[in-house]
Amino acid sequence: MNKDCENWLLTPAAMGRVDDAAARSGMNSYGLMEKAGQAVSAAALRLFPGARRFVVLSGPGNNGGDGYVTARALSEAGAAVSIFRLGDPSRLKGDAATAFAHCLLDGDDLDAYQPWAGDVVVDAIFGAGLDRPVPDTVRHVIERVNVASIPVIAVDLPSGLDGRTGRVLGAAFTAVHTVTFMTRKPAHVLLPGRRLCGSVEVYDIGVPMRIVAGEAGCVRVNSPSEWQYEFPSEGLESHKFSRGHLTVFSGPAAATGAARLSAAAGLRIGAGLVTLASPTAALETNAAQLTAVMLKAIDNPSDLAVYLDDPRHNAFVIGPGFGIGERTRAFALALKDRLVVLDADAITSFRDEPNALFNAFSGGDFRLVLTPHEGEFARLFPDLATDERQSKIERALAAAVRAHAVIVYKGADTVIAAPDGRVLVNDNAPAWLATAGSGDVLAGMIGGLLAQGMPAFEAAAAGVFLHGKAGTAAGRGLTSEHLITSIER
Ligand SMILES: NC(=O)C1=CN([C@@H]2O[C@H](COP(=O)(O)OP(=O)(O)OC[C@H]3O[C@@H](n4cnc5c(N)ncnc54)[C@H](O)[C@@H]3O)[C@@H](O)[C@H]2O)[C@@H](O)CC1
Ligand SMILES: Nc1ncnc2c1ncn2[C@@H]1O[C@H](COP(=O)(O)OP(=O)(O)O)[C@@H](O)[C@H]1O
Ligand SMILES: [K+]
Repeated sequence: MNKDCENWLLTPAAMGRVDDAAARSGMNSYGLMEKAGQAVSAAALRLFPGARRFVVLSGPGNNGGDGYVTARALSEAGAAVSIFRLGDPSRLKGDAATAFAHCLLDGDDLDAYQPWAGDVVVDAIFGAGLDRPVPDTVRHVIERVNVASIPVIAVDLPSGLDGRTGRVLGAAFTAVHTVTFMTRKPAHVLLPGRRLCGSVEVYDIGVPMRIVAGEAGCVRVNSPSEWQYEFPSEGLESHKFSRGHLTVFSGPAAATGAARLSAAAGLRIGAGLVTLASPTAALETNAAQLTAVMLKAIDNPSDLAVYLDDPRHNAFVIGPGFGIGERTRAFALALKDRLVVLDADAITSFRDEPNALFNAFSGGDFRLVLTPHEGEFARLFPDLATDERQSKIERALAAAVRAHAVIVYKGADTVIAAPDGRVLVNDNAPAWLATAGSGDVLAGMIGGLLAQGMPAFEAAAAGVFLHGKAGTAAGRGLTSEHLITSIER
């Protein structure tokens, strides 16, 4: 994959504009299709050298055109190939018509395809141009291929997948491998799309990078190159105060564990000092289980006001195990001039008056990071959560703008969005992070990075990435305690 565009995510519409601009620039657009088909053929031969037959399913647009090139290339390589078509091939247009004309193999209607053992399907029915639920003929062939457990290689996208949202339109193939062109699309990383794509290969078919860059926008896959230039590094002259002071609020005596997980994670990611601010009634419980993390009694807003008189207390995590209600709202609003990660109960506390929160943190640099999972997102942004037309990327971005905050919209496909339009989609989190307390660890990691002076968007992105990396290092069966000790900066 070309290094420049390794992390870029282009919507199908943007990629369509790239295609048009490439053609207008005088490039031979059929040459691009030829390279695309050759790449798919090479992948098929590499992955399935023992296939008894490659079955190319070709659709009515350019994705189908890629299919005809693939079929010709596979046949020229000596493989057995059958073609099944959706639509009348005499109605193909442009490059797809050229690809069809160059492919001298006979074909049959899609309906006629009956899977045989040893088949490998090359799915070139629909790609970027799918704009409505797949027709019944396609749904039935998907069902037959699934029942027969025939492996599928998808061209650009598994047919049935909406490239912009990652959602299934009616039915979709489940591919073992997907070959896409120039950059990944949102559906390759958003669920359920990511699961349906299998491994994803991005092939450079030769569109000039300046043309792709012109449409690239600010939506990318999360990786260290997106934030490492802001990552805190300790030098010879660092001391603990120069590495920031994170404060995490503990819940009542029966609910202290979540905050301790956040605090320990904040320390592990490098904050110089971490204080657990605890109700007096929970001091003993917390003291019995803390060592490097410090402890401070804070019971009410006036205690907090005194604590905030010290400007070195620069970053805060509030929410894990803290309780829902008026006291939580008062504490959160009192932090409006500091760097804050607002998680769990603190998010839920604002379900009836989200604007009170959003207004408090408006103006100035982004200093609020909200870390909702799906349920919490729906409490703060009910209209966005139920808007089926929008992708998770679009919803996170709209939420960030509305809240004047960096949004970490969690899940297996966590999306990080800033009000200025930057969006990162995370794809390195293992499924075993779905365990009690792992979100508390994430909140503490982001808080620890904020304390060290990392800007909010980069801190959130680095926290999410390193959380996924720690989860992978910890391995299956991780507990949140183990996750913390697996954090590597
Ligand atoms: N730079 C690139 O990205 C390149 C893209 N190419 C290919 O071009 C594809 C995009 O081509 P197109 O824009 O022609 O789109 P597609 O080939 O994905 O499909 C478009 C056709 O399908 C029809 N259609 C859409 N949804 C339907 C539904 N539910 N039921 C029935 N018919 C439906 C449309 O009316 C149109 O005729 C990409 O996915 C890729 O495979 C390649 O040819 C090489 C260059
Ligand atoms: N299936 C999954 N694959 C990868 N990461 C996941 C998965 N499920 C949850 N996670 C991650 O684990 C964390 C869980 O956070 P959260 O739901 O707040 O849990 P808790 O409240 O128990 O701390 C989030 O960072 C989320 O992105
Ligand atoms: K396809």
